[in-house]
Amino acid sequence: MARITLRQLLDHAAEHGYGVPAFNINNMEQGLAIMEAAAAVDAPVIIQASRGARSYANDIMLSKMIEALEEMYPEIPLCLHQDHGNEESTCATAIKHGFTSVMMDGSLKADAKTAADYDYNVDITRRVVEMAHWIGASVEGELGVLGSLEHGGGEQEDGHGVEGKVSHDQLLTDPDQAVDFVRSTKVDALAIAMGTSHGAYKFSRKPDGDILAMKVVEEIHRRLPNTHLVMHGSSSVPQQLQDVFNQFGGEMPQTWGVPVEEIVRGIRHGVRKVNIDTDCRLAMTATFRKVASQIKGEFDPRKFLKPALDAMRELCRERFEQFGAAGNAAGIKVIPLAEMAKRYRSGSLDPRIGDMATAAE
Ligand SMILES: O=C(CO)COP(=O)(O)O
Ligand SMILES: O=C[C@H](O)COP(=O)(O)O
Ligand SMILES: [Zn+2]
Ligand SMILES: [Zn+2]
Repeated sequence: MARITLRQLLDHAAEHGYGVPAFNINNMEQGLAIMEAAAAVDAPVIIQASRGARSYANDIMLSKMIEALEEMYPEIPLCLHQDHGNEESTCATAIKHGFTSVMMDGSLKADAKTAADYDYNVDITRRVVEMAHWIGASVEGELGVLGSLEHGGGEQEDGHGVEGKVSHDQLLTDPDQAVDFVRSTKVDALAIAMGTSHGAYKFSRKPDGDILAMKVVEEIHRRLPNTHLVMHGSSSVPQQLQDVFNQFGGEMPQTWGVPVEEIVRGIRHGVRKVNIDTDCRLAMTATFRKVASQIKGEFDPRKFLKPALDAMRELCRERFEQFGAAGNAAGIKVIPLAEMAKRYRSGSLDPRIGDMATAAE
């Protein structure tokens, strides 16, 4: 069995200079697609479940499914992560169901719609970190608000995200504040805002530095070279998938996602976890459309789900390879939660904030 914490996995990724895609799941086919891809290229895995996924699939179903995947692929280190935890209880119940990592997204209030102030974020994140570290689980925090630098709007596409307009400043993580945030909360990973948003409609043109501020990633990495950075909203929304979706009756207006080369640039500057949901959704639903339109009499769901699984597996395999995660599973020996807890207690996993941060303050 190879249930790994986010912290151990990202420490390995940092040491070896790669990034790990974190794929969202809601059902069995998505879980199988990710694990088949990982096994094909020997990549460690982060599977994440949103609050929506947990209520869609039910916590019991989800946790048994992950146990099954673990048993089927014992050689693949598997981190189960809570995506966008909104309050303490979401994180606590996730850990109870076998999640080895949680995101406490204190950039928003518990309603997941209202931008929170800095003190609220530090306070709630620090409390979740204390609780999680007692048992060895990892915590990702978020500083800055996800949303579009093109129109200043938050993102409500998947029902999660700030409502209304927010200032340009709020949409870009402040590097000085990032140093203070990591020091004050002791998070294991830090999600930052640099112009990405969730869903398919991120950019109305191929993004340049004005609307996708990779410079912010570089600046934060310069101040916090030992902190694992997380990019949310990092689907690339491949043109080829948009084309299949539209060719078979879909109506997706032309859109642009985060180019893979920009993510790879981020990985060179401390990005270790890359969140991808939309691309997996699109790979599957474009396939559903294709089957439905090509074989009009088909009514066996497996005839839709199997090719959809295949399409998602190919997408995942590509990302494992592009981010450099491929080939790294075999080199990881999983540290049990209890041992991680001991290390937290000893202080040996405290954030290492170096001279660069102090010099810049
Ligand atoms: O950030 C994400 C989940 O937390 C997913 O982002 P995408 O919508 O770009 O796939
Ligand atoms: O928020 C990020 C993911 O895309 C999850 O979306 P969801 O809340 O619709 O499951
Ligand atoms: Zn979202
Ligand atoms: Zn996200």
